[in-house]
Amino acid sequence: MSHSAIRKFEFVEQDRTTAMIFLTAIAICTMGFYVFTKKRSRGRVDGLPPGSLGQPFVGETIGFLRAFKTNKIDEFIRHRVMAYGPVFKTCLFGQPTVVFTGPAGNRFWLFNDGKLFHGNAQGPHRAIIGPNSLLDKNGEDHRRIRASLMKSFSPDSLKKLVGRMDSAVRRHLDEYWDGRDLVHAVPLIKFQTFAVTCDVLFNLQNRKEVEELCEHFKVATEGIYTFPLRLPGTRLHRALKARTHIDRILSGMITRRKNDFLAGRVSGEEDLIWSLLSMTDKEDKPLTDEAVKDNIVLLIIAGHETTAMTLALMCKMLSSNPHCFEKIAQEREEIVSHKSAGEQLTWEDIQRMKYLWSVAQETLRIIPPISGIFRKATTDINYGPYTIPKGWTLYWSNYSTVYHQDFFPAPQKFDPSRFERSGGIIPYSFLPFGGGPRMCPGNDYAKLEIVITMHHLVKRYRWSAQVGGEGIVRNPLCVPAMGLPLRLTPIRET
Ligand code: HEM
Repeated sequence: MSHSAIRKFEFVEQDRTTAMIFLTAIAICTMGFYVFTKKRSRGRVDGLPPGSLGQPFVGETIGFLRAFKTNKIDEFIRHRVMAYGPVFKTCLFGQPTVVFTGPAGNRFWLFNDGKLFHGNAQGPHRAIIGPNSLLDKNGEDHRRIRASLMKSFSPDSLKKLVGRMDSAVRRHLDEYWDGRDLVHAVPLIKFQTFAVTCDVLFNLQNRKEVEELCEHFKVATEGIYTFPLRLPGTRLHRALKARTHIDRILSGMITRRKNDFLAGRVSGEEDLIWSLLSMTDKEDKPLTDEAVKDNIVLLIIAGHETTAMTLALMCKMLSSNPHCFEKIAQEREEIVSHKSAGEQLTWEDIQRMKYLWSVAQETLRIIPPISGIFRKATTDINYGPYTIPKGWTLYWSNYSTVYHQDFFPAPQKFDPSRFERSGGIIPYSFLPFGGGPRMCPGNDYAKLEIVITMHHLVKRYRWSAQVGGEGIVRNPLCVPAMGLPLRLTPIRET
């Protein structure tokens, strides 16, 4: 899947009634699919990848969810890879599923996405993000919207954003971090990536509007990660209400932009809202306002939490690896030694932040924000000696490869230097942003935000984690279980 596929797992925090309904639904679905699978696989059993479809009623869903919630997906996959090999079958959420791991599986996935299998948007995320977003499109429709969006993420566009992002990050730190001894890094960084995205990508700076929007997005996002029950009082119900508030605010923004344009007040190439408003569909008609809103919602949801979690986990890693902190500080000194006090960062400065980016990459390896992606086979698929039947679910697992000794020696060790050695990374073994036609379009933007934020954090503070060995939970992205309380010591520059 996209960011969304993992989101359906988050039923566990629902109340007991919801959980019971969910389990019953899984049981019915699984029974149906079990019968279907048995029927389909009769006479072709040998052609299926090895593996177990698990229990008749639940498949292997419970074990998968347990592993997911406790951030042990790696173990869940590794045990099966050891037993069956890098490509194996299982049954998840009532669907017979084939799991792909390892560089060869990754390569196959990237080259065949959109050809042999495609995105399979469904469930709460479809209701909340909306049916018109990039996530819900396949083939030509997907390609068109994506090509337009990519203009805003091209190197030329990103170069223009550096100064603006630099200022937005500094403002946020001045306002929310400076003067405090103790911070909970997770909520602060989440709000930062939200506000910076609104400012830099959508030109939205009105603080009241941003805070209101952030609150509605929080509720909406919680609904994506839950069981698809729309009854009053459920998370999904609250999330859909939040989405109507989001729509009201976005409609206001869109109307203002159109009026500005008619009055000749903007060039028409200002930000992502403009890219979306000037996009056309395959009949050459402009996107509807509904489609513009769905895509803005997708970009904000897909972009801000993934980046925030990477930053928060980097803070955690740096507090337990002070030598890495020191190396970043040295690299920073070198970069700022050519600049006057307070001067904005430039695109060239970003390219010099090599060690800082290695630390970010190692963090993305140790804890990939997106642990796996679901798709649906659109045809019978031949993979080596196996045939995967049309209609089966495919799951690409990111974790098992990045924790495999053969591809990443001493995989449990936090060692950014592995990204500095030339030839240190085996092709197709490290894909935190996915690949192929659905590769994350925001990857370079995320890099920009990560290195700029960390550059300023390292300049201003030293920090130490207040909870020794704070665990990581998936919620559904990986997050320090207690919000990462950090003790800050400001750095006085001489
Ligand atoms: C550390 C940060 C991030 C990580 C690790 C990440 C990871 C990913 C991955 C693995 C995918 C592929 C999903 C698939 O194949 O279905 C993806 C898709 C996507 N990401 Fe990101 N992402 C990050 C940041 C961002 C940012 C900053 C934005 C936008 C501002 C963004 C927007 C999107 C969108 C729109 C898609 C869907 C693309 C499509 O379906 O064509 N992401 N991301």
